[in-house]
This record gives sequence, C-alpha cells and structure tokens, in this order.
Amino acid sequence: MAYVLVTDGIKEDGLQPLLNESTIQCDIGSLNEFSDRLDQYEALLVRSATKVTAEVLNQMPNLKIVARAGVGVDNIDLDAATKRGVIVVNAPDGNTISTTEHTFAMMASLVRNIPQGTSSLKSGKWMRKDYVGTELYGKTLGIVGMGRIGTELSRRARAFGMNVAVFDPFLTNDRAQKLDVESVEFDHLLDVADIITVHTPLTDKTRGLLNEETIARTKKGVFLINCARGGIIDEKALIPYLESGHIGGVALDVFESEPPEHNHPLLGYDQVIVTPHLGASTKEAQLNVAAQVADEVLYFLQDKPIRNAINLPGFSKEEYEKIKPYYELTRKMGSILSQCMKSAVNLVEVSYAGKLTELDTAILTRNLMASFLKSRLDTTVNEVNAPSIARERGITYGEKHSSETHGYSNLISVTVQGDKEAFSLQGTYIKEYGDRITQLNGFDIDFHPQGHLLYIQHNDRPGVIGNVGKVLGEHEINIATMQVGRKTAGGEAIMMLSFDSELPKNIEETLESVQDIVKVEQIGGV
Ligand SMILES: NC(=O)C1=CN([C@@H]2O[C@H](COP(=O)(O)OP(=O)(O)OC[C@H]3O[C@@H](n4cnc5c(N)ncnc54)[C@H](O)[C@@H]3O)[C@@H](O)[C@H]2O)C=CC1
Ligand SMILES: O=C(O)CCC(=O)C(=O)O
Repeated sequence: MAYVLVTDGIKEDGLQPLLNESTIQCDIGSLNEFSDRLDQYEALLVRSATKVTAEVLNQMPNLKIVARAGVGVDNIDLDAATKRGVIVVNAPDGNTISTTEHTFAMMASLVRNIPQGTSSLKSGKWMRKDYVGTELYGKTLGIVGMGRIGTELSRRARAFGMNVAVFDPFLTNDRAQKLDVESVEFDHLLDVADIITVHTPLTDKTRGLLNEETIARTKKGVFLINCARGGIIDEKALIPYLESGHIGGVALDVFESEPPEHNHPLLGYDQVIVTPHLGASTKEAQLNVAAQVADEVLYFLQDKPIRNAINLPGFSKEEYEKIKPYYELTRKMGSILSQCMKSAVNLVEVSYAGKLTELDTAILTRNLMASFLKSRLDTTVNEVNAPSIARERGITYGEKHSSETHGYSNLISVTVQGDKEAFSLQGTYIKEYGDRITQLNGFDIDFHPQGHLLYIQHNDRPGVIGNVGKVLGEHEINIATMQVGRKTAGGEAIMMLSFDSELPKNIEETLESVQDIVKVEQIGGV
C-alpha cells in the first residue's frame, strides 16, 4: 500500500485517479492533522498554503514526490527536496486560462474604476465624475514574461485593439512575430507602456523588477498589474508614486507576504485594487490542476514516466518510450563501473553515439550517475539528487554526442577517471538480444549484464581459464556464462563470468592467488 497525503483543499473531483486506486491510501487534511503519521507518506500533494520546508521533508523520510497543484513552487524548498532525492512536480498549464482571464479582468476593472464605483455606489453615493476611466483600445500593454500566461494575455489584448510590447529574454523574434507583439528591451517597455503587467516567476532577477528607479522611467499615469508573484513589483516603491499621482492605478492579486496585514499601506489607496490571490481560483482551473497532479503522482507510484518534474529534465511520453531500453542499460553500466573501479573517481565522461544522438540523453546520464554513486554511498541517490551528490563528492561529469558507433546502431561509452587509474565501458541495446556490454576497459567482449558477475584481469597464458574453473568447481560454484577478451596473444586479458546465485565473499582472494591472475572483482546486483 502506498500512502499519499493531500493538503490545501485540492479539489477532490480531480483526485479520482488516486482515490480509485486500491493500492493507494489517500489521506486528505493538513500536515498537522496527520503529524503522527508523516513518516509513512510517499507522496504529498499541496497548493500554496502548505510550506514544504527542509524541516517538513525531514519529518517525512519516506517521501518520494511532492506535487504542487498549480504553477509556482515557491512554497517548496526545492534545494532541500533535490538533495533528499524527492521529485517535485507541478501542474504547469491547468490554471493558465483562469489566471489570464483574472489578469484581464483586473486590467479592465483598473482602467474603468469598477471596484471603486461598486463600493462608492453601495455606500449610497453616485459619483460619476470621480470615476472617469481610460479605454484599452489603442493603448500599449507592456508584458514582462511571455510564458504561458503572458502569451494568452497578449492574444486577448490584441483582440481588444491594444498594442503589445513584451520583455522576455527567452522570447525569439520569430515567436514574437507569430504572436503579433513587439519584443523590446525592458527599458523600452518602461518608456512606451500605458499598462505594465508582470508574468514571470519570482527569482533573484525578477525580485523588485519594478522598483523606485524603474518606476521613475514609466509614463505618467501608468497602470501596474501583478497577478504573478508578490515582490516582482516592490510594494514600498509604489507609495511615493501613488502619492504624487505618477501611477494611475495598481492591481494586485499577489503580495510580498500573504495574506497582507490588514493595515498594509497599499490597501489604503483608492487607486489600488486587490484580490486575495484568486488568479487560479476557478472551478475549471482547480479541477485541471488537481487532475494533472493526481495523474503525475499515480504514474510515479506505478513507475510510469512523469512529465512535469521541476527538478528533473522533462520529456514527453513518446520520448520516454524511445529512451526506456537505454534506461536499464545505463543503470547497469553505472553499477558495473562503480564496482570495477573501486578507487576514488573525479571525472565521469559519457558519450552517446548512433540513434541515441537524436534523443535528450540528460536523464540517461543522471540515471547512470545515480547508479554509479548508489553503489558507493549509504544515502538515497536517484536521478534527482545525483548531480548535487556528485558535486558534493568532487566528481565532475559530462556527456557528449559522438559519431563513433563502432558498427552498432546505438552505443554508450563511459570512462571513469581517478587520480591513478581509469576504467571504461561500452554498451549497446539490441532489440533481439537486450542490453549488451561490448567493451570493457579496452577489451572487446560481448555479454548480457545480468545477475551475479565476476570480472577477472589476467595474463593470457595456457591453463588460466582451466584453473579458474577448477577453483570455482572446488567451491561448488556453477558458472552460467563465461566471456574472455584480450588485446594481443600472450598479453593482458579479461574474463567476465556470470552465476545464478551470489558468490562467497572471499572468492576474490582465492582466485587472486591463482598464477597469472592480476585482479578479481565481484559485481553484484546488476
Ligand atoms: N495569481 C495566481 O493565482 C497565479 C500565478 N501564477 C504565476 O504566474 C507566473 C507566470 O506563470 P506562467 O506563465 O505559467 O509561467 P511560465 O513559466 O510559462 O512563464 C514565465 C516566463 O517568464 C520569463 N522570465 C523569466 N525570467 C524573466 C526575467 N528576468 N525577465 C523577463 N521574463 C522572464 C520566462 O522566460 C517565461 O517565458 C508565475 O510566477 C506563476 O507562479 C500562475 C498561476 C496562477
Ligand atoms: O493554488 C493557487 O490557487 C495558487 C495558484 C498559483 O499561484 C500558481 O499556480 O502559481
């Protein structure tokens, strides 16, 4: 039974795939309500209220996946999760339309004083002169961040006859042209925009993007909107410009601290309109994001590919199908390398050739590294935390794509380098035969890496193979398969033997005492 905890009122209708699964027990409530059982959960589903801190992660030693029913993952300590090997997934597009529509509604309300008119009329006044608005038609909307929401917003703005100027360092000219928007530098956007709306994540680069200095560059009467993350517009910096009348109005759905204090200075200005982080609060969006994360968690628990991991390279289902056969091969190669090369390693180089060069191989390299490190360490290592663990241990690794296939349709070559020695391995996947190791430390060989293996380095002399068979026979060890390889007659040679069951611990020492045997390594668990 896998235990899953769902918090923050994630819409239950969307959770059906998880709730209907008999091998999963889903608890719905808060971390506090289930504090005595936190150690049992493998998956945690949250919106934004639950703060998944390093401390919470420590209380959940079995946790493998955190799923955020929404876009922003700023309530999750990503570094701590990654270090622990906990996968973090989100629901990237389930609330795009709702948040876009909310932003548009905020913009229309702001320029036409709708909230102010509403409360004034409800308080018994009829103040038509005070609430003269501004048309959107013909105005320039400055969009900072042209991702999913920025893009949807630009389409709606164009439909309203607005000009759209966009700043996003990752926006190509081609895409800008297709979307019929002008791609501009940030300073230019500040100069030309009548309304500025931000749609970036909150990062070190975007924190305080609109601050005292940058707001000073904006047009007099500018309207500012933040339906992304509190802090992208510096709240304090707005005050002098609201006082002076430089800013025409501000619409905020998000705040630096949520909820904002009831005496927050911005709440006192009539030109500031606010909503309590409602961007994604529609029936549709909440159903979408719940269903997206429920599917992801279910897939993960069933060992199927997940698509929206934040701390793993993403790939589609189709890509996963192509990568799957090599996944097992890289796992085995990492394990064999780690066990054959016992000394400290400071460099791992992975090269992919043939069909593999058409694929995104980053996940394979992570998998290989995880398997390599796992055999050496006592902590949880997986594709998520392998890069940070390698870094911590001073191991540099890299991958490249190469044209050297050595006649195979696909080939993975790995070299691990230490201070004094190096070890290399080549492997391929052949549909009819499965995964094969084709070269080991420069020796051509051909074996299926499976079960309990014994790697023997020896001198190519008559009788060595027979002596190995004799020693193993004396220990009643039955050899399943045996492969030999050599570079030159009479020179260095290797043997790779496989067995049906585990070997006695001391068998390496016994074999190393046989004449002409140089080195023996047991390779288990492949
Ligand atoms: N108010 C609400 O309830 C909701 C808020 N959000 C927030 O809205 C924001 C945008 O969401 P999406 O469009 O889905 O994200 P996205 O990831 O699709 O788009 C973000 C865009 O920002 C751009 N960007 C990153 N750094 C930048 C910088 N320094 N300057 C300019 N552009 C930069 C990226 O290139 C990307 O195109 C996020 O912060 C998200 O958390 C999302 C959903 C609901
Ligand atoms: O869960 C929510 O309502 C917040 C949505 C949000 O801010 C996001 O998806 O980034």
